[in-house]
Amino acid sequence: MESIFSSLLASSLLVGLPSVIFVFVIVYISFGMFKKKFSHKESFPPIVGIYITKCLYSITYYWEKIVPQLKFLRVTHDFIVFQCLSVVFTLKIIDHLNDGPKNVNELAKLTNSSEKNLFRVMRALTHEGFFYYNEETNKFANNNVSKLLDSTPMQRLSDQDNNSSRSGSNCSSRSSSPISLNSGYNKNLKFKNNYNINSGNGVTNSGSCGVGANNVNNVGSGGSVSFVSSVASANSNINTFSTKKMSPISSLNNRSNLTTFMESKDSFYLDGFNGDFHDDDDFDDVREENISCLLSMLQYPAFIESWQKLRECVQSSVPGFQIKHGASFFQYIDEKDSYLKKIFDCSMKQKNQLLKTNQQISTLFNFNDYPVICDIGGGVGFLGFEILKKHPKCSVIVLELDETVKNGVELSNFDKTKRHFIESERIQFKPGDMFQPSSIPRANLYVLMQVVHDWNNSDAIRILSSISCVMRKQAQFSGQNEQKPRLIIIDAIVDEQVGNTDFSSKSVLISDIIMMAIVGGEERSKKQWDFLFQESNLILLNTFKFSYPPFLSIMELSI
Ligand SMILES: C[S@@+](CC[C@H](N)C(=O)[O-])C[C@H]1O[C@@H](n2cnc3c(N)ncnc32)[C@H](O)[C@@H]1O
Repeated sequence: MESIFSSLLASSLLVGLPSVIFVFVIVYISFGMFKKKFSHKESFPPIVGIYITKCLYSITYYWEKIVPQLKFLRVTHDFIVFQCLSVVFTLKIIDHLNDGPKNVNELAKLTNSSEKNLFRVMRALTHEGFFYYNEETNKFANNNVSKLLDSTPMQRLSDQDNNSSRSGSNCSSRSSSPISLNSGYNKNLKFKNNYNINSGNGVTNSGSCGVGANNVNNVGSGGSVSFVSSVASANSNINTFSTKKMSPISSLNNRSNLTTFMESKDSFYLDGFNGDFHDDDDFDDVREENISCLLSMLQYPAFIESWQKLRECVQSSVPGFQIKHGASFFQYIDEKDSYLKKIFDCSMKQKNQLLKTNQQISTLFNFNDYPVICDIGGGVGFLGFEILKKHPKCSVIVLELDETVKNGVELSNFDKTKRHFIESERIQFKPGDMFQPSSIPRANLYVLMQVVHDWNNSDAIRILSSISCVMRKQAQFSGQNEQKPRLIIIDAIVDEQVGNTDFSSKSVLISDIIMMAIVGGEERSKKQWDFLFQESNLILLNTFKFSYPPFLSIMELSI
């Protein structure tokens, strides 16, 4: 016994002692190095903090080398964080919080904002480390980072400038201060349509099939809409980005009607935009992680311009895109900008490839039990084709807007397997409006992949109710042994904890801001999903969580 004990002691000393000495020497040397480096400064920076930051930076750097698309995601992420930051700065949130912690209700009153949208911006920034949030008091407070944005010095400059203008000094040639901190919301903003400003929860629904009877034009926007011809003008700025025509695109020149728009807009293409519109038999041979369409979409003029309206969006609850362009995003791209629509459709495909959604969906959910699957808002059939490849007994109907149906068919023609699926009618692209039960075809399984997050509560309930209504009708007429139709929703479930610093939560909150600014939708928590299901007469049966990204889930529903 004694000998065991002494040999254990000896071996732990042999291994443990040198490790402790090694760590001590490293810390000692580093301490010396940093001391030397920063000894000329008054305050000595906290070594451990610097070390940790450096380590994290190196991990990020090498991780992004292994998974290069993460670099792009980070840049996009930062772009949106920056937009949020400029909103809270313009609304002087930091100055208001200097008087003490406040809940979102107080902040919304002080800044004439929508409580819900302001909360979403503050939540995203809190996750990014810009504010504190106290879960018990539900109050936001400044932290060391947000305090850096205290606008007092700017205010002084502004006051000085105004005074000198009034007193007729040399600077009076400027009619107003260059630093505008005006947070006043233009109440005269008029919308030519009947957009439903209420993005809150106040929707009750009978669940009858009449719910979605409105025309799609009324969804998000409607009536006469005058479109801003900004795309054309802003395109000229973008031309400077353009370097050369990519071969896959120029090789399209003898192809159908894709050619015309490609030719007229090819100056827009960035180097590397060789994603979807490919001339080879199999257009999927492009690197799976290609994100050129995503980048093109995010820097597309109509898209970028919407971010300039983020403050108005936070104050009015109307999406920035709608404020800028007078039409909802989907209406605009379907009716007014077929090029943006193509980029969007391609981006959706690239987004799914990036997140490897297909592989996970087919392992998490058994499609074999459902002979006819209807993918509602299924884009260019990305998920549909994948289901067909893995499940030979299934057939798929993709219900989509007119333009996407055209894109889906046209793009599928470039790929042998996909062409075969279309010719053998195992997949059909059906134009239709998911808000109208009459558009929704009969199927055993309905799929809504990243569709519901595009819509505010009232529209989301209309979509879900119209599907649940069709499911109900189908169940009435089906035989006793026949399985009841099901619905699966593939979307994010947001963690309700505001102060969470988990990286994956951050990206879903950034996506939430994109939804708010562009389409007027939102990423939802479990509670918010439950509310939608209840209002649409749907019962949640199962939830399957993705391993990556962990915020995505498949929610299986029945009537
Ligand atoms: C965010 S995309 C999702 C595409 C695909 N499900 C995916 O995850 O890649 C939303 C889709 O809904 C479609 N959509 C929008 N309004 C629609 C409507 N009223 N009826 C049918 N589809 C619609 C859009 O064309 C778009 O392709």
